[in-house]
Amino acid sequence: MASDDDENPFEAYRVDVDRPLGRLFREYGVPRWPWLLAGILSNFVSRAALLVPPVVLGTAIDAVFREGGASRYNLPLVPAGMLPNTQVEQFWFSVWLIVGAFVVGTAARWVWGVTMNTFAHGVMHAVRTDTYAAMQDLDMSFFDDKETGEVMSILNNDASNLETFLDDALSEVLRLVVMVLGIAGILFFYNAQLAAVTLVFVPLMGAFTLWFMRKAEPRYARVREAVGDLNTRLENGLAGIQLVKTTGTEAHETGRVRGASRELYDANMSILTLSYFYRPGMSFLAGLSFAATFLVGGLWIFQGPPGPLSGELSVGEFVIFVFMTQRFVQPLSQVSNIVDWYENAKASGKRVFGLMDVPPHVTEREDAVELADVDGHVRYDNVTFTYDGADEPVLDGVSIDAEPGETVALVGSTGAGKSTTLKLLMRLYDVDGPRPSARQTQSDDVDGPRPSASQTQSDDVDGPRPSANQTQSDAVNDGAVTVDGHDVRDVTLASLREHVGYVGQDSFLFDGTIAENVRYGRFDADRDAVERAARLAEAHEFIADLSEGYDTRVGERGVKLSGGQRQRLAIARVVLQDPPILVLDEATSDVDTETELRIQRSLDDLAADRTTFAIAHRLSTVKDADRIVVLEDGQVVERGSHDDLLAADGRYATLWNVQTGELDDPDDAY
Ligand SMILES: Nc1ncnc2c1ncn2[C@@H]1O[C@H](COP(=O)(O)OP(=O)(O)OP(=O)(O)O)[C@@H](O)[C@H]1O
Repeated sequence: MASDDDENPFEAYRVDVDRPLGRLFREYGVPRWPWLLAGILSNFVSRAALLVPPVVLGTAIDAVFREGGASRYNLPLVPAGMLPNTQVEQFWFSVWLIVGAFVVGTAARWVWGVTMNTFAHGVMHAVRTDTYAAMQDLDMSFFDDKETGEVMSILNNDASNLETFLDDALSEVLRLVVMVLGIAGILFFYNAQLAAVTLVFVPLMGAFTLWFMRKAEPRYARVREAVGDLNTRLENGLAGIQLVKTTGTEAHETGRVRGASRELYDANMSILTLSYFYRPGMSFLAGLSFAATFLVGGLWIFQGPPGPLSGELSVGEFVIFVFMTQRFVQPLSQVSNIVDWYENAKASGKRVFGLMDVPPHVTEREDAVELADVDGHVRYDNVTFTYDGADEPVLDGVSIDAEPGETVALVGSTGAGKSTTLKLLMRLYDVDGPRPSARQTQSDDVDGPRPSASQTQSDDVDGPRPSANQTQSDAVNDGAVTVDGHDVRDVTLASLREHVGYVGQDSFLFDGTIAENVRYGRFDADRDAVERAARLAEAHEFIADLSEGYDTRVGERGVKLSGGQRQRLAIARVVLQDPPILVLDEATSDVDTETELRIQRSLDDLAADRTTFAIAHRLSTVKDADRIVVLEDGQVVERGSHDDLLAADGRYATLWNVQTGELDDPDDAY
């Protein structure tokens, strides 16, 4: 089954969303109340205007078109003193009333369209924007769970369901209320007994509708889930199209989409199966109401009041009943559509607010300070970190101290935790353990002098640290990453990330021009600055060779460029950012050896006066780092300079010997 609630990280928040449509009105409708009020009033007027002609016609039949009937000219809501007395006057009065009703109705219809559309689209604009902003604040762990298709479906399909509800359903509900109440009032005004016959079916229709809503509600939720799952599947298939093609798994993927689509089909059919009873059932009841009115009213005219009924019914009143019942039947048959829109919107509202309600864990504290004038002293103090849902920590008591301007290389086998370590610096995730108060974090600065770099890392300089345990004894704080003594959880996210430049393994580019991508984040940089950055990143040459140079579009995710070209643009972007701290996560993994050497040269220049963390599998690119930290299974197993680590003949020496070809099999080292 496509919907698996246990795996859906939004589900927990979704079920807690109480009365989503009420919340939609409270939070987004109330601030736009003038539009809503004008919409409701104009809708009311335009619908009420439609009731005027049949009433006038029925009255005219009894009064104007019948000899001696002038005294019967009697209209609801119009004071008797205002009514004309002669039949000619009454005729013209009727004509003007009908024309006036059409003119007013048309004008009100126009106002209603403008105001309700402005209201509905204004609300949806705000909801979409807020949902997107909330989505951006979600923790990385949400995106790790590959919920992008689900999020897209919330932003697109669910938002447009709410729009339909506000635009169409609201108008229909108003129409229903005006018509049912207005018509019921008019019918009772003319003949309460016949009105009772006409309206006796309304409670039946109401009960039938309640039955349908109760049955349909869970099925609508299932449809919304299935739409989300199908979108996720489609999005995944498109994003991975290259893998699909190269592995020849088109049939497999089509099968998976078929499965998700089938679930949507089944979910839709489960509602339609109910609708097959509900819609015709409503039409039938509405038809019965009309037939009963016609039958009882007709008999009344022919042979006097049937059965227990009593009193008089004129032909004009009968005409009013026939016309009115028809006008009344039509909105009633729309109830099924309203219910459809309502249930859909309710399910979508839960999904939209469910997303908005997910509390991000990586948040700014209220008294977060701006990180400014950064020297670039970065410390990891006994950091432990566990990914959401994982049993074991991926980092266990990691301590690293990088002095301003130093280059620290992280090496170790794949999965050792190198990238994770650096993600904690940018707060893509937060370290395990309680968040210390701002005062606590700084306590080492306040209570006593912070151990100097030479104290903390003295053994790094002198020789490789023999064990990770010893490293941990140096830790000042428990589980914190600090920049210039500030716990990263105590500073504003924007100021932190502004001071850290990141080039990752996946050099993402937005669809746009080369210049726009280099400028991303430094939007005010001029063309000269962009070009200078590109030159430094060894990217200028290939850009100049492109047909439109810096104005060449890179395609979605930069597909029109090679991996190495994308990586160089990512480096150029960081050059332009000019941050005091650099994070290079295999920044040159996608380029050939010659380009790598050239980029390495420019990265070395870039890193010269900045604190730099570099992850590289090719150890030759990091052997000149000020210090090299070797991670294995989430723990620091060695640290020191290249020469120290070689001399220590430990893990690093083995990796180095394998890479330089001195050792064929890493297992030989043990
Ligand atoms: N988003 C994630 N959610 C859960 N586990 C993750 C996530 N990212 C990484 N891991 C796990 O954490 C461990 C460390 O991953 P990390 O990417 O930090 O290693 P690495 O040393 O950078 O590896 P590589 O050299 O291959 O890039 C791995 O076991 C990985 O499976």
